[in-house]
Amino acid sequence: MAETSPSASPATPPPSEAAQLQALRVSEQQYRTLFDSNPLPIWVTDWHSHRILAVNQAAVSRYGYTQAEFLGMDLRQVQADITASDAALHAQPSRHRTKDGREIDVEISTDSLLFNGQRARLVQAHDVTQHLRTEKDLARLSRAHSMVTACNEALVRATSELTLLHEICQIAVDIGGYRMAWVGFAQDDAEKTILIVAHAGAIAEHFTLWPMSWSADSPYGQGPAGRALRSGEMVIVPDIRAEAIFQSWLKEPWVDNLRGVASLPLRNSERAFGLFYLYANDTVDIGSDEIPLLQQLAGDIAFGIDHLRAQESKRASDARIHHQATLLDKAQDAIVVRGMDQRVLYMNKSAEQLYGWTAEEVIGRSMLEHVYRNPAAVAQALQSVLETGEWRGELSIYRKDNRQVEVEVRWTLITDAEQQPHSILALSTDITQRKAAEREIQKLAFFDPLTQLPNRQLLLDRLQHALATSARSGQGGALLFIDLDHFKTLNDTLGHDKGDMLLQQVAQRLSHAVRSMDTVARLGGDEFVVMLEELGDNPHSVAEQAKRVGEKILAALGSPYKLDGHEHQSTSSIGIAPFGSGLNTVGELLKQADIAMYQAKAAGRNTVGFFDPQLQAAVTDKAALEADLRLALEQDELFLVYQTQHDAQTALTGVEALARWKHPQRGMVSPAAFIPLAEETGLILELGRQVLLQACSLLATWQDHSATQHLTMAVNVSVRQFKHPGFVQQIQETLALTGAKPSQLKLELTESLLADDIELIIHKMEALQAFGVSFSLDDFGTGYSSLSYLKRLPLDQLKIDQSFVRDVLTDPNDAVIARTIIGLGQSLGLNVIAEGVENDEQRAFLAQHGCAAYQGYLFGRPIPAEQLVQFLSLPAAANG
Ligand SMILES: Nc1nc2c(ncn2[C@@H]2O[C@H](COP(=O)(O)O[C@H]3[C@@H](O)[C@H](n4cnc5c(=O)[nH]c(N)nc54)O[C@@H]3COP(=O)(O)O)[C@@H](O)[C@H]2O)c(=O)[nH]1
Repeated sequence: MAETSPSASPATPPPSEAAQLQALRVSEQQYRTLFDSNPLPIWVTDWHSHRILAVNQAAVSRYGYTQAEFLGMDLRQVQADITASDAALHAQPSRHRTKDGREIDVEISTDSLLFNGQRARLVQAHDVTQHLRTEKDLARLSRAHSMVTACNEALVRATSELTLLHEICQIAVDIGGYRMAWVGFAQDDAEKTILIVAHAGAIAEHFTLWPMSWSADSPYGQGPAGRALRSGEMVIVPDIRAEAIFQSWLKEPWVDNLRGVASLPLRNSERAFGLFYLYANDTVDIGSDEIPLLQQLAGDIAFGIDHLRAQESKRASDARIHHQATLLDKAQDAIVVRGMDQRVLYMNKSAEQLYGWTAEEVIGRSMLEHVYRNPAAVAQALQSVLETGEWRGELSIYRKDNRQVEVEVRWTLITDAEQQPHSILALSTDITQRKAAEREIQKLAFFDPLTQLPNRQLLLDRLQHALATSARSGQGGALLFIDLDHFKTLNDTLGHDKGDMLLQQVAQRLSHAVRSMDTVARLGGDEFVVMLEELGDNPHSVAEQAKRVGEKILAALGSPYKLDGHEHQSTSSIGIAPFGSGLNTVGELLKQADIAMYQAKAAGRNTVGFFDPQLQAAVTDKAALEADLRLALEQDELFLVYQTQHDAQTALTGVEALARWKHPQRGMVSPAAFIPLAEETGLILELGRQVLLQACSLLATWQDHSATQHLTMAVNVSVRQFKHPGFVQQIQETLALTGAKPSQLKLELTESLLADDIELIIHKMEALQAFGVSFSLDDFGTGYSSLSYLKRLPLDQLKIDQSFVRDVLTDPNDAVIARTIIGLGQSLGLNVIAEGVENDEQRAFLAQHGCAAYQGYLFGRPIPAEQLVQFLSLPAAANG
């Protein structure tokens, strides 16, 4: 078979032909044996056609063809790629296909030889499949290692999730040698889609448009991606061409040269939330040693994502906290966050201002014992926070400088993710000013500004409460109504300043005279009330104790006062209304005490009087009379009577108009009853208006008659009426309306009018005087008229009160007073008229002392307008 043969020795005789043939046969046999026993497949092929001329046993057993089959083939037929060129036959390395289709990698060595005389090739195939595979595996493993390392480096450097994922995909392609890589996340939408967020490598763009799902029910969820996400396990598809699920996809024009797939789930503690998906060109034959690497990589990527997300969330939360902290610092409320051990965790700027401590000073420490000094209240508040999650209230806190501040507080319990108490958020608002304002308002609303005693409102509240308590406990009490005697006189004579001083001292003495549990209140003016509680359950003993306190008060208020250097003596009258029966209302009780006080006054002042039910009846009657008077004024039930006035020669000079009220049931009601009532209730304004109108109407009728046109009409004007701001205008309008002559109208004012605001009174009188109206000072001598005032008043007449006239003949005092008034009138240039002159003796006495005008029963009683008309001999119509 071999072209070369051993050379013959010249010394040895040439062998015989048979021997030579035999030797050749043996040699050929030996070569054949050598050829067949060679463990490497060997072929002898025709130099040109590659037809197989000889084949050894190793080729037969390795390639699966029989020797006979081989001898009918040419060597190109064992090429894996039968279309390859002839040159490829001897390429290094090369790939052969066995009869059963297996491909093997071979290294070819060739040699030329003469075979049966023709030029041939000796082709020897060295199977390197395993060697190459090992090499490839090692290379892939090395690439996988490099990829994992590079990925880990990227993970360490990473600051952004998306950048990291892109980088990892790129590493998988560039270093890992994969054709394409992507990272996608499982969406929790209805379709359970997989969203590709990063990718690298060829055709990735197309891939992102391919629908994918991790739903077991979706046709798009059946691939390696969906399966890996659902199972949480890595899915390897060695060759996608062998998988039915890929068949339609493989038809896409952009899917080229893809073979193996590795779908690596990215897991966190809860679930597989994403995928790292790798495509290889060739079949991915992931070795058992590579799987842990890829799994580790997937784990690292998942961890990296988690970590970055946590960082991002922390960054966001830090930013939020920073933002919130900035906002909190801007908040006006003081905000402090305390841990459950009460150590301060956070404090905003307002809190620093409120507490006087800086955050630095208190963070990590407990402020409670410094700030709140009422441990019981704090413990209660904390208990409430723990039980209900919140506590609101008002507390006093102490600042670092020990200054006390009142705050409105809201504590809220903050719980952690496990709903366990974590901290307490304390919001505090400084309400010191508001509280002070509230106290001031409270004081103004419930306390008398002059004496600082409770006012009427507060007294009524307390009395209401006391009555309710007394009704429950059976313990009686008493209300003491205290009125200073002649306080008005002090006010008028020494002035309001001194009056105020007296009231303040009275308030102090009253407060000292009673127990701290009792209430001392000022109702207004010189009226005070003391409310005594818990005096016992026996009405007699209650009354006795109340009387004792009343007498103590009388004594306390009776000792001299020092009023700015001026010594003043004052007494008081006290009315006592006991309570405890549970029947009285607050209003009734106060009225009873008031009545009792009036009783005490009536009894001569400086005394204590108990409430008398008869007096209450009088009060009730008074209220009924007031209602009737109101009605009477509405229904014009009031009318005028006229009493004549005369000069020294008894000639008629005018009349005084006097109001009369004929009540349908009561009959004639005395002016002495209804005039003071009208004054007290304000009804005098309407009454005065009606009187003035009637009187002026009559007066107007006199102008046309010579017998009457000189006569004056005297009209009584009450204090309240005169003081009314519209009084001057009312007079002017009435005169204008009726047509009466101002010069014939004489307004009778009472002395009490002059008690205060004298300047205004003078001003008003002057205004009316300028208008032509004249004035008479009524009831002169009964009140207090300062001479200096009298001189300034634009008066025309003084009227001696009938009380002096009545006993002028029998009472020397009255006689002196009458004479003095007459003398005073003369010295002031004023006309003096005496009223209540009932007999000639009185008139004579008065005349003797210079009185030149009279009014009284001696001349005539007050008569209705009709009679006056007759008396004046006027036509009947002239009756006003
Ligand atoms: N503001 C107003 N006051 C009025 C008005 N009408 C009356 N009054 C005042 O009521 C008081 C009581 O008045 P009256 O009962 O009318 O008594 C007057 C006379 O009737 C009475 N008088 C007159 N002469 C005698 C007499 O000789 N003896 C005697 N016992 N009484 C007599 O004197 C009263 C006169 O009052 P006056 O001159 O005004 O002082 C009384 O104060 C009236 O002022 C009214 O419309 N408005």
